[in-house]
Amino acid sequence: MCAMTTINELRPRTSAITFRELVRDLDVHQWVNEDKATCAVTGVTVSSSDIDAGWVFVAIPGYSHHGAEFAAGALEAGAAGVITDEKGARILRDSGASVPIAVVDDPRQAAAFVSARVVGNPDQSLTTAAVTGTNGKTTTTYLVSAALGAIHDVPALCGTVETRIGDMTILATRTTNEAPVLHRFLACAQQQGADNAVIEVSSHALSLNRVDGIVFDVAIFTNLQHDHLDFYHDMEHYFQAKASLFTPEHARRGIVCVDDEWGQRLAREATIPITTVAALSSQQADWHVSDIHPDPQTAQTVFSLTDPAGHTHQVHSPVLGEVNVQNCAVAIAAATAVGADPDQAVTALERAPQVPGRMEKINPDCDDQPLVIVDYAHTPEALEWILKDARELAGGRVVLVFGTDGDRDASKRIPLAEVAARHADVLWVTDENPRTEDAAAIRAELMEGIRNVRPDLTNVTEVTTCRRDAVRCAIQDASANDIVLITGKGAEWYQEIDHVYHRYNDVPVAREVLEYSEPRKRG
Ligand SMILES: CC(=O)N[C@H]1[C@@H](OP(=O)(O)OP(=O)(O)OC[C@H]2O[C@@H](n3ccc(=O)[nH]c3=O)[C@H](O)[C@@H]2O)O[C@H](CO)[C@@H](O)[C@@H]1O[C@H](C)C(=O)N[C@@H](C)C(=O)N[C@H](CCC(=O)O)C(=O)O
Ligand SMILES: Nc1ncnc2c1ncn2[C@@H]1O[C@H](COP(=O)(O)OP(=O)(O)OP(=O)(O)O)[C@@H](O)[C@H]1O
Repeated sequence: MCAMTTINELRPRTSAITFRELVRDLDVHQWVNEDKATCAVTGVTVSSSDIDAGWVFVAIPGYSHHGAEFAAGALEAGAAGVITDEKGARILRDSGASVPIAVVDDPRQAAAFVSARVVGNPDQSLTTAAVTGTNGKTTTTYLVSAALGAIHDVPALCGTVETRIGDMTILATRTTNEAPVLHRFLACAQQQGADNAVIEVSSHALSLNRVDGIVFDVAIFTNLQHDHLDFYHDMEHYFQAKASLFTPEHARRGIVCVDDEWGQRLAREATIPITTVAALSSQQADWHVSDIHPDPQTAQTVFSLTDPAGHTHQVHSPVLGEVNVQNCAVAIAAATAVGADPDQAVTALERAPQVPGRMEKINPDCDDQPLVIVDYAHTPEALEWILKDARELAGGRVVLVFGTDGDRDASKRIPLAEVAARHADVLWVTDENPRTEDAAAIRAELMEGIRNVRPDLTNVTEVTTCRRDAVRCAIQDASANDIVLITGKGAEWYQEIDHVYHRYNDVPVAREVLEYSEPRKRG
């Protein structure tokens, strides 16, 4: 298992079932080659490039292609049968396929249910949690996993950064994988002895049936903000996608943060039992947070959390920053909802390992260097939150290394730069993933935003060489009581330039610069 590079490569042990048994509960309204439906099946996929002999290929009508166009490749690789819709069946019939073909109305949905069945519905023997929301999904996934340590020994999780089963980790490429891949992950988790699985669930996953066939023990909602409107067109459709997780088909109970109006609405409209959490607002809720403050001694955010029984717990957040109070509070409530004692959930959460690239302190115990933090903030709102948090903790200046992505929402560039100029003392402007855009032109837009707030560009440097240089200059220029924030890339392991993924990660770069920097006095 250790040599695996993607989650697609996970292969749980399965017992063969017949194709007919596999599709037993589907509404199959037409068959092709039904006499072959007794063939043995050991897996399911929706992708011709991720298939083993003996698996069933589900040919999905996609946004750009029909999966049936790729069936020839799947059959060549040994596909035992195909599930598709009428259009797919026509394409396959024309190609003279001789395997059994079951025709259904909605192959995406069918894919999820047969994927669960072929691996024996592993979700039923694990404690499962799903985390959704615009911001905080990844962080909360790690925090729920940690809080479940109060009742479980072996965790599994799956999200934007990585897939983990016990000590095994695989870098992720997506937030929520296709249904067959997710069910294989759950089966491997079960077979490797995991007690629970926490899964990050994107709105796309909900809309495209990727988590169908799993009834999560608990579903968690963090917040809803403007995002993904290219896919949903308006906030109402985006909200409805998220809300679909909070129905009996997908979850037994929900934990909903009611800090924003969408959470309040979700708590009212959900069709499963809901426990509410108010973290950064004074909304009425079952769990509520008070007295949030930074502890400069430990560079931690500390807060009080009152549970539904009225007991108040002191929590030292393992992830710095006010927004993470929201993430911690819902995580503790979620662990409690599936059986943990609240005190033990708090203790377990406080021991959470560092969440990769989320307010990650590179040198937490260092007195003679600036504290260096890597964070994934890449929106103006997220950047403003973390700059304010840094301000509360910094004995000296707040130093920021930042850039912004190419080929992505360019309308945020000026506001992002304005926030940076307003809330940081020293700015180092660099590149993120320019992709196919001209990196200098992206920086020029950021400089324009900075100039709107700081026309004289005091303490602003545009680094025209590379991101590594920006990180080096920022750390070497800072005093021991400054805080250096490096934002935008978080745990990303690459820098994408003109279709080429160059291996790059802010964390080891910052660590190396610190290692070779002279100790310095507090300024
Ligand atoms: C917009 C969107 O989500 N698209 C998804 C959609 O693609 P599609 O309908 O266009 O598929 P298609 O390319 O037309 O192909 C149709 C079928 O042929 C199959 N195929 C295709 C090519 C081939 O060689 N062989 C083959 O079998 C495909 O696997 C697919 O089943 O259905 C495919 C199969 O179900 C998904 O893989 C694909 O996700 C793509 C990869 C994607 O990048 N999605 C992003 C937007 C996404 O889901 N992101 C969220 C995170 C969002 C966030 O930031 O929060 C995520 O969960 O990762
Ligand atoms: N609860 C929250 N509310 C607002 N912002 C948050 C919250 N939690 C984290 N953030 C900010 O958003 C950034 C991304 O956090 P995280 O990766 O946990 O969220 P996500 O929902 O997984 O994001 P993405 O979908 O972009 O991967 C963090 O680095 C932080 O700056």
